[in-house]
Amino acid sequence: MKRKHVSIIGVPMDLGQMRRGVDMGPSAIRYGGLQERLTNLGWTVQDHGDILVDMRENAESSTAGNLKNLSSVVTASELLAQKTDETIADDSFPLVLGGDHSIALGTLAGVAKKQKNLGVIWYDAHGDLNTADTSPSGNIHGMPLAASLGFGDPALTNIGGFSPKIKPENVVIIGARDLDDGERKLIKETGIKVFTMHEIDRLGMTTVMKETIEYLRERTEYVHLSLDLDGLDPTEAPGVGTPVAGGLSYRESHLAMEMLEESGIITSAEFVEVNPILDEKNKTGAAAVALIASLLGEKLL
Ligand SMILES: NC(=[NH2+])NCCC[C@H](N)C(=O)O
Ligand SMILES: [Mn+2]
Ligand SMILES: [Mn+2]
Repeated sequence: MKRKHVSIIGVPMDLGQMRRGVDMGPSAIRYGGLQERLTNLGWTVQDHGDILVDMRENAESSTAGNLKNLSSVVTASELLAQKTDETIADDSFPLVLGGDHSIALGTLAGVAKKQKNLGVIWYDAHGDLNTADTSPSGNIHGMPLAASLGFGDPALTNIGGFSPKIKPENVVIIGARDLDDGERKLIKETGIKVFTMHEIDRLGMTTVMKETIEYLRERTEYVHLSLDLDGLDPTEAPGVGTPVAGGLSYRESHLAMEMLEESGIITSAEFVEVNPILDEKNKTGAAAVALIASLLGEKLL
């Protein structure tokens, strides 16, 4: 990593989906010993606390069309965008803790404001490439990658006051195994690079990460990692709201983080969808902490 300072930003967001409890994700990750772990790696860590997110009771009236809790998600995203932008201006590494994956709207708005031609690694069982027109659920956590690419409702695509945040050729999705019809169509139309579980099984994680790193290095200067814990197999990360069988193992995920660290390409990151209510003794929160540590330089030996 290029930076020595890391800024932790919590986003207790649960309005992008319907399962309660994912708003406690940032706490679960903090309780898992994140700050100490990073301090031991030589980082100076500043915890900026949590972004203000509206209470669900207030937010529920704000649904527009097929976009649940739209105005409250937008408000929190704007706050997060501003905070992330400030972190980058301070030359600190933004580490955003979710919260559901709708928070990527704000993170990417903040990161892409100065970092033009941003690359993104989307580590996830899902594509999160729906728009209001294609979403089977109306849940905004299934839409942030599409919105960041400029597809969907202007209320989502224009967060931070500009669109798009990223280009399709700068995106790599890793771990996909549950894609909706509209998402498949968008992937085919835009040519986004996707390593589904099929390619990962065939090639192995080492090759997948090598190709991902080479691909992004050729195209971009900055790379954001957006890691949804449901990219991991539910047996190893049970505390997520939309689990999908047949996922990435704990070790494969560590290997991915270790290779990213070695490459030095990652310049910001977020870890999302940890839901302590659905978890088993903070197993998923602890996995998030361990993966963050690997991404930021922790070694086995
Ligand atoms: N970030 C997530 N866990 N997204 C799950 C999305 C599930 C489904 N594709 C939807 O649009 O509702
Ligand atoms: Mn997911
Ligand atoms: Mn996701």
